[in-house]
Amino acid sequence: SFVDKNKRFSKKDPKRFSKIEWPFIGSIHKITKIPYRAYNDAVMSESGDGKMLSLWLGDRYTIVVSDPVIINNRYKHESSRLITGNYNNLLSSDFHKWKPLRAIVSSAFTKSKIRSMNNKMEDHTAHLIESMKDFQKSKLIFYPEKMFKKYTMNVVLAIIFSKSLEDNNDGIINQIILTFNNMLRMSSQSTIENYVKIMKPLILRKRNTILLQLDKCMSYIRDIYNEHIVDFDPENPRDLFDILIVENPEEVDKTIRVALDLLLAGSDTSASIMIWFGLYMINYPDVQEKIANELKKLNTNKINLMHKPNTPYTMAVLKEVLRIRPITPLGLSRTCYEDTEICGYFIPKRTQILMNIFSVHHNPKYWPNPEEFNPDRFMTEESTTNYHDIWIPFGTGPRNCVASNLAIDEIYIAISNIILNFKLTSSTGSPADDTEVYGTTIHPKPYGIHLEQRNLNNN
Ligand code: HEM
Repeated sequence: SFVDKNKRFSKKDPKRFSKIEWPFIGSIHKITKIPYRAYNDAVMSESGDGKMLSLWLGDRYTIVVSDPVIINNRYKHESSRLITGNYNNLLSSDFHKWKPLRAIVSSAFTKSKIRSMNNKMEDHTAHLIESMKDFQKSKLIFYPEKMFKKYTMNVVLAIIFSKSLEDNNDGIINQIILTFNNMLRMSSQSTIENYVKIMKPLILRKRNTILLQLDKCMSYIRDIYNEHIVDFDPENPRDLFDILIVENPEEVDKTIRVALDLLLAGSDTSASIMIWFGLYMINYPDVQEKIANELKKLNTNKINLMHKPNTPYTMAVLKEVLRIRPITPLGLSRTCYEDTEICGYFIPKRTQILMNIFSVHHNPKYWPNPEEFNPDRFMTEESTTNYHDIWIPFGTGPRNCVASNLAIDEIYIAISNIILNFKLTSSTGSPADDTEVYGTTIHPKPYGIHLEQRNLNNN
């Protein structure tokens, strides 16, 4: 025991908490009533590196990580460096740049501030329902992708800088969508050039095209920035851009890149969940009718976010869609900035860490019959308290999705109004294929919906 506990695992073992580990007890005798302070003192001492400590708690070899840099960094590759102007953004910046930015953006996404943005969401939902009603008159097959993407893009544009796709006179928004698609393709986890060094020149080949497209998007957002500072009132921010300008007045480039981050991360993701929702509605008509009945009881012809607490089944269905098809199944890759050991596994520095959200959501230990679409699993009393660690569609920890509340709200308000107004059935008469197509996010194969307007007179 003495020999085992005092040998080194590698040259890069973390600093030891004690000079000598005793047989059987290790360093337990040195642990005070406030162990975290003892660890902190040791790691911050002159011989410590401020990051990690090792010790034996009895027979358990233990690593204490004290530096969030180790776990909160994103994995970097050449494509993301090019796209983000040397990681000068929120999505991929390093801890020290990321932390203050994240604080600003998180404060902008707090529930109270989002509440003031609810009107924008409700307006765009009303617009979506009207467009679907117009479309329904044509009796054509409804392919949801285009309208749902337009809706989520409009919500994000409104919330970030009070714009909408209707302002799209010069096609710049289409340019942004095209650039985003190219950026996502270029930085995807399955792009070989990002991982095989000798393939790096292939990135340089695509570099000029993408930088040119990116330049156009940046200059569009810079124009909006310039418009914003002319008539902006720091006491009454109109949108997220105003909040960023107040908090970050010196850093124009960074503000513009954060706006780009939010556009990139915020439109396709929510739209994909709405598309999956539509698919499960046509495949599970009983579930759809149960939602419709719950919504009818509200006695309204327009659902808003105040209705959310009274529609637990609708929320359970949304959670089940996010469980069974988490649209970013491997999250956004993180990286380990130091050699480390977690759960007994040695993890070398610079390892890319992929969080397999899909696998967590399909683990039969936590989710009986995980392949079965069953919203009732979120209707039990324990489901409201027990699912924090195992239901992680928005990632986990401090670097999780900054806009999860906003995303849930915008999806809820759209899907509940859709089911209140329409009965959705499969355009082919058979269930739609629910196997997923993987990019950075997962989508279903295109499927058609037959839209039938529901009778709201009995409301
Ligand atoms: C259903 C919709 C959405 C899902 C499932 C989703 C999921 C995720 C996931 C899994 C991550 C990585 C988290 C991690 O590393 O632990 C992430 C990060 C992020 N998401 Fe979302 N997201 C959604 C909607 C949105 C929206 C609407 C926005 C903005 C308007 C947004 C902005 C971001 C940003 C900026 C990050 C990076 C956060 C950081 O690095 O600090 N997301 N999202």
